[in-house]
Amino acid sequence: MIDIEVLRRISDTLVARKKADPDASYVSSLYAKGTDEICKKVAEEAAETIMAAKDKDRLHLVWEVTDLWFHSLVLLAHHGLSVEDVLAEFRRREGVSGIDEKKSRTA
Ligand SMILES: N=c1c2ncn([C@@H]3O[C@H](COP(=O)(O)OP(=O)(O)OP(=O)(O)O)[C@@H](O)[C@H]3O)c2ncn1[C@@H]1O[C@H](COP(=O)(O)O)[C@@H](O)[C@H]1O
Repeated sequence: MIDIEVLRRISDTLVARKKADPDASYVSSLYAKGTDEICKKVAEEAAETIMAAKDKDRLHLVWEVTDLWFHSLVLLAHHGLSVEDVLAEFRRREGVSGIDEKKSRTA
């Protein structure tokens, strides 16, 4: 069984950091910088993920994907969303083949 509780705990922390001091909290400092800067971090982490994959460095790939997920969660929280919203979307898509879904777009 995959432990997704850790994602829920981080989500709670991200909400709590909305009231934190940006000098004492990395997350709060990102909120203070705003959407453009948070998006820049997401893009950086996506690029670093690609580089780790191309280097075939498995441990580094896990670090970078963790950074990417983390900064994506910060972006969601900054917009009043959370991992729960993403999990709900996964549930909605569950069992729908990507190939069938793509075909249905043009039908
Ligand atoms: N999971 C994380 C997490 N993952 C990565 N990071 C930080 O993300 C930052 C950016 O990573 P980079 O690799 O880009 O580091 P960098 O090159 O030094 O950054 P730049 O100078 O380029 O901006 C680093 O400072 C990491 O420490 C995280 N910071 C916080 N968390 C979680 O968020 C919680 C709240 O954090 P604070 O708000 O800082 O208390 C923590 O308790 C953790 O659970």
